[in-house]
Amino acid sequence: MGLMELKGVSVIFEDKVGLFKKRKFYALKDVSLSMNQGDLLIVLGESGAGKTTLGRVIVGLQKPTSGEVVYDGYNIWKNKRKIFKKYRKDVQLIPQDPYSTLPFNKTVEEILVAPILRWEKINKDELRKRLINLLELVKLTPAEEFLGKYPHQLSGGQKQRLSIARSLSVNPRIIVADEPVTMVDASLRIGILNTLAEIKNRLNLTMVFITHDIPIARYFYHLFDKGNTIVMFAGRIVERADLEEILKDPLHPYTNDLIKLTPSIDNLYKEINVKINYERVEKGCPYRLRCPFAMDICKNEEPKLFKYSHEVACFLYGKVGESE
Ligand SMILES: Nc1ncnc2c1ncn2[C@@H]1O[C@H](COP(=O)(O)OP(=O)(O)OP(=O)(O)O)[C@@H](O)[C@H]1O
Repeated sequence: MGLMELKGVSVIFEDKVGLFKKRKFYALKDVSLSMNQGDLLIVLGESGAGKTTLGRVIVGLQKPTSGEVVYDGYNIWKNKRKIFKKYRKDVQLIPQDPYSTLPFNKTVEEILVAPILRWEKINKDELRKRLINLLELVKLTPAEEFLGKYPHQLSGGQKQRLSIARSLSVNPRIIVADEPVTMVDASLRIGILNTLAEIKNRLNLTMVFITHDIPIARYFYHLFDKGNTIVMFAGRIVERADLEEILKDPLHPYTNDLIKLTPSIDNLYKEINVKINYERVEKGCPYRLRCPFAMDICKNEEPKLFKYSHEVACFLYGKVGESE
């Protein structure tokens, strides 16, 4: 049993088709995964793949339509409030956009103190020590100088560091970092990734690292030289293995396309934002409309993840059970 498990989790949302009609779709479909203390899970996929929804499910902000979220052995949506509360403290999100998620009218000190006091009784001296430690951990130093500042007095990179400190303030065991450097100036990204990796190691955190950007995933991965990775498309896990294995030997046609388009991944990202709505398929493989290898079976059946050389959900490699 892992520290955290998702068992067959699906999330169904509705979107508008035309003026009056609504259509249900899977933002996540049948997602299962397991993480132990200290693990790194990298989540790769384009915009709309369901990465943020997955992150929100993992931190308990999104209730699954079906399936189970199990933390420390408890199904968190079926258990006592006390267990859910502890889980919400232990699993924290670093949001994508520090610009909109940090309150503009509060100082760094107020921003960090609020979550701590929500969970703990702590005296003034200890609280101060804790704040200084937190700011040093995220390299906002000299820490004393930052305590009285407001978010607008911080640079983009410093804002994201503060956002990281806020997530760490309640001593979580699991951190979900959702595109943690996407909104940050390119020149500052490496520094923030290095700090995140250092923090992960020092606190032995379990970390879910969400990104659409393969070079960033790769850089982060190489700070540990291991990292289980899932590739997502249309809310499904379409491939799963260690990142280097996926990049060396990508099996799913979508993963291949994602890698091929890497130098211009931001263009792909923009393009897909437009495409994604009419691409949603009702039946069969969700990637079949874009897939150069689509076969008849892909129109009618949805491939499930199965073990080939590593896990993949694609009929090119056979069907579940056929490889055994
Ligand atoms: N609350 C919601 N109601 C309806 N649809 C939603 C909701 N939240 C997300 N979606 C849709 O679900 C799909 C998956 O969204 P999600 O944000 O999880 O994708 P993503 O991979 O994180 O993309 P991005 O990086 O652009 O955020 C998208 O089509 C999105 O528009």
